[in-house]
Amino acid sequence: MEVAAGEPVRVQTLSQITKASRIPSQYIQPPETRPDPHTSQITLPSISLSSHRDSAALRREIGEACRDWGAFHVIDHGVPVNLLSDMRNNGRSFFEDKELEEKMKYSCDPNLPASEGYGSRMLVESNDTVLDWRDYFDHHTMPVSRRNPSKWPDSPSNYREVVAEYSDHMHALAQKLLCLISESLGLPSSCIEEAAGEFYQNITVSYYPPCPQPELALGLQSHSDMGAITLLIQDDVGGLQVLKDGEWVTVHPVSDAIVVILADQTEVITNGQYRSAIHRAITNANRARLSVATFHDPAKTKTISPVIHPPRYKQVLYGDYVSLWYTKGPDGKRNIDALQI
Ligand SMILES: O=C(O)CCC(=O)C(=O)O
Ligand SMILES: [Fe+2]
Repeated sequence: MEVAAGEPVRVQTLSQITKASRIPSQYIQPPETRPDPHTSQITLPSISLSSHRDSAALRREIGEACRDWGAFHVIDHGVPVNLLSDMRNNGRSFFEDKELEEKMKYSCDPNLPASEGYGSRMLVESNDTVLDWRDYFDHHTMPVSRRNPSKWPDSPSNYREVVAEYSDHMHALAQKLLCLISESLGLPSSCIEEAAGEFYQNITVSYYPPCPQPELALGLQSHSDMGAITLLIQDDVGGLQVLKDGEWVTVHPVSDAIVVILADQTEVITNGQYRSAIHRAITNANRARLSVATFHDPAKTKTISPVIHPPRYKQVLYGDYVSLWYTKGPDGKRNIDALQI
């Protein structure tokens, strides 16, 4: 089976028609990138942000997790757990309770990178990319002037309110974490945030429908996130994998915890002291999986450079970095590795 070029395909529709059979050829990964069914499940380092903690110990744990993994869980993070479940439930309701026709009213512009709304194919100029077994809904949430709730689903009745509240909480948590990450390197608290400038925040709900051949496909191909820091929540299905010492490991989902993922601009700013995490998502034969990723990125007009000397990365205009990423595709860390001096 082939998917015709140019059609606004949604994976959820394919999943319904291909039930118990085969996936279209464009979704079949080459043997070297197919998921290994024997991958081990690990628990990421879990760090409590409780205000009762000794701050030196907290900075030490953050430093170790950033250096060893580039990704970790935070607990006692202060974000109301009901808000996390409302965000997941509302996201799921968009994908599962609305008819395709209704969902298509929110379709993103397939010709624009990172366009807001409902989509599937990540925009990469080359046509030979293997497609991800994923649909998504992207919300533009910060700066607040980018918020246009009329582009977000209007049901359940609290959908838009929940997104706005979730955005505010994730923004505050991202700021707090970047302060701790700066301090863990002996830098002034505001150092990384100042080097990144005002945050552009996008919230992407990813929906991975059941995949009849999970051993052949990926929900989301291997990549590191482009911006500064990503905060991710997921459901109990599991499927996020992180590359650790050259091996893929599956992150055991921890309910109410938030996954922190260091992204490429934090690697540049910290001059490679902390590297961005390479990650991907696998699919599941029986259950649909949902995750919500909140990206915090610099403005396109911001030039990013290392704050530690001598620099090991070339400075880069963030807008140029994004264009390159969308032209070439993610392919692990190829784009950031090209900046190394
Ligand atoms: O669904 C996941 O667990 C990963 C999502 C992700 O990495 C992304 O949206 O950039
Ligand atoms: Fe990601």
